Amino acid sequence: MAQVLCLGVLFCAQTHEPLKISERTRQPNLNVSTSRKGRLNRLLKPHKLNIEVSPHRAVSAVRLMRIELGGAFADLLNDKGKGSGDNEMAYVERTLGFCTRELKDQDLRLVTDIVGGTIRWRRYLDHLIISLCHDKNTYKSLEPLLLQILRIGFYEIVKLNMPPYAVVDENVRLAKTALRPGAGNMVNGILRKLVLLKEGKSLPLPKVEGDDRAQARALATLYSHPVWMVRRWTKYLGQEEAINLMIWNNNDPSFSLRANHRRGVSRAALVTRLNELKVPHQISLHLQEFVRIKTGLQTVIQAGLLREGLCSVQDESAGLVVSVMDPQPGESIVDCCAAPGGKTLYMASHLNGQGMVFAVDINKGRLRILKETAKSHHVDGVITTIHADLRTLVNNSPVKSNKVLLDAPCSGLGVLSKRADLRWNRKLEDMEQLKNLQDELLDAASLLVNPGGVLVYSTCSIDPGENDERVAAFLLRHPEFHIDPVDRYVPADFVTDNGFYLSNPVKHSLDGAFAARLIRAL
Ligand SMILES: C[S@@+](CC[C@H](N)C(=O)[O-])C[C@H]1O[C@@H](n2cnc3c(N)ncnc32)[C@H](O)[C@@H]1O
Repeated sequence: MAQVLCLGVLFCAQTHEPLKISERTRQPNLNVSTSRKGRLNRLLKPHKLNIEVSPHRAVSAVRLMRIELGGAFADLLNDKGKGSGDNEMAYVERTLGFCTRELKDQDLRLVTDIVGGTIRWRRYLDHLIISLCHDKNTYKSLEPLLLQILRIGFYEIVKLNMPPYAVVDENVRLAKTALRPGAGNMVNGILRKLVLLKEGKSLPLPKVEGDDRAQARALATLYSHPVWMVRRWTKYLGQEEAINLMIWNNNDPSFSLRANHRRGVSRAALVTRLNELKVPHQISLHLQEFVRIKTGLQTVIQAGLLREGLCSVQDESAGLVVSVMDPQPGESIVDCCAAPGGKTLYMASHLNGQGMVFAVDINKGRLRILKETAKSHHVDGVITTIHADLRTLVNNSPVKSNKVLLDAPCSGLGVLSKRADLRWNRKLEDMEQLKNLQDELLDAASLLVNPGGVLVYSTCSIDPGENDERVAAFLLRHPEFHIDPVDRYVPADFVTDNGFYLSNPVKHSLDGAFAARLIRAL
């Protein structure tokens, strides 16, 4: 322990109401109480207010454009549940040239559904849009906002089964107001064609037939995933399992909350709070601090439970990786790729104030988030952050630990239901680069393990190339390590034939995650 404590010194550780409108499109009443700077600025500046355009569609269209152009994440929520931006409506005004009325809670839920769903179903929706345009060139020449409006309309009609003619009218109005009358006419024509085809049960969808490639292309469209993922999963899992996985990825994600007992919050207390907030929940079958919720995350966020550190959003699949680590009071643990800190914080809570988790990460910003969260979780006394590239850090380090976690950067193929946009951002080429990085990080992490000590390698991927194959390649390079089967640490249902931990989204209704326990010979 003393040796590991040196690590921090050696490597410069950083110790530890809706607006009142007098007349349509005129300036809103300024007697609106608001604490948010963005909203206040908007009120003080002259602006155009349009109350005919539905706010959730305007916000969804703008958010979708920002996500596609790289300016926002599909899954980030602030404590008002209003997305990653400080003021959603300010983006709308800047992008569209007008704002709408403020979003109500039900609008916010619609924005979340529409943005997440439209992103997930993008390939499927675009296939229908292309089929209903005159030709592919018309589709290719669609301006970004018009394309997003069409995608929203298609998604609302085909996947949300919303009343079709209301959807047509609303999206036509948005296109006319935000773009020009001609754009509205185009949206009208295409959406009406779609409504007729849907009513006649004759949507132009591909058939799964022909050779492997053709079948993969058809499945990729029908279940809206990149072709390379379909081919990879068909190879590893078979077609039926691959389809089930894609269905899982396209469903609304569920979340788990971990009660923070370091803040004196037991799971029973968290359950009482969720009952008060009327958030439906289920007790975790596998981990005693965890509770699952399918809906109501925004309510939890708005109630301040996360901000106050009373609980965290953490998937049980990640909690089970910590079970594989089996952290005990008094231990010194090195967490090699720690930020933003989900596992560090959970491990730290197991230490009961005795011991230390050295949290290493190359990303300073994410490490800062870890430090701040550690404070609100009351575990900052047992966490030391180290901003470093693990690969160079270990070159200078003669120190070792008995427990080292490498939660490696990975494709995230196990968490696609939560990360709606990730499937479109990941490329096949990334897999090779990630595997090389994982090998380098495994080699580096192994240098920190004491004889007899344990190295846990984990990912949030279900891809054998990033999991079993990385461990097998590591063991060939490092015969001084051997596998310690994880059956003593996680339920038998999660243990693979090789003795590794694997959560399977379809089988366990959790994110996909992997962990291997490797012991260094004495
Ligand atoms: C999967 S995330 C870790 C998630 C974290 N363990 C948790 O539970 O919240 C991988 C992390 O590895 C970090 N990383 C990538 N390359 C690294 C390197 N060479 N050295 C240290 N950290 C690195 C990234 O910055 C990222 O935060």
